[in-house]
Amino acid sequence: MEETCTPKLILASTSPRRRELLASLQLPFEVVPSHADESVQAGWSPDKIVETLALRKAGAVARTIREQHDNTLIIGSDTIVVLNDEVLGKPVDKADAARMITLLQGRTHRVFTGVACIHTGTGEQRVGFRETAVTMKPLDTEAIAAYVETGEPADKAGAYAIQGLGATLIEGIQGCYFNVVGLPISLLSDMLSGFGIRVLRP
Ligand SMILES: Cc1cn([C@H]2C[C@H](O)[C@@H](COP(=O)(O)OP(=O)(O)OP(=O)(O)O)O2)c(=O)[nH]c1=O
Repeated sequence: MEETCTPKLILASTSPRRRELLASLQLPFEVVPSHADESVQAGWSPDKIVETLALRKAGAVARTIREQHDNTLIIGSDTIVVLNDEVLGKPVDKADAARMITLLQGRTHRVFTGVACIHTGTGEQRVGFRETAVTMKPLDTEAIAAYVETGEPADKAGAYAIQGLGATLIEGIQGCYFNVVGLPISLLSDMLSGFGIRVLRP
């Protein structure tokens, strides 16, 4: 019987953006924050980094709830910004945020988000990533300082939020917008359908 039931969904995340994006699929879900180790090895490619961390985040929650929930799908995700070969995570402080925006201004960088789904009952896991190219306008130091002072960069990879005031810094993007915000919902909906969860039902 268990196999035929639609799995319950858990988002393994502390990110309010991810919660909002998952809610846009109009499926019921719960949120369980994941406290996974986010260290990576030197030399890993951006896609390897985001896929590995997405799996770790989902895996950490799967281990804690497996005994209570045997038909549950855990979703984990990780986003990084990559300029040439430099990986930019979240800034540690305002000076670091200003350093990141100074690097990104006037250039095109890539945003990678990995998504992982783990089924607690079968142990089946799927993982994938999307990549979006983002071009930032040229910015002077005053504009950068003013943006950093808004506080918006604090918890964002690359120190900007395309969904917020950071939109004013962006010239254009190529690829999935939702990938930049932290959860590529088109990729996720394809992954969910592999587990029998259909977003659009006939
Ligand atoms: C580039 C960019 C990133 N971000 C966010 C998405 C992610 O929340 C964050 C990258 O950090 P992550 O480590 O991917 O995620 P997180 O720590 O916020 O949440 P989780 O608990 O799921 O690990 O940057 C934006 O909100 N807007 C943007 O434009």
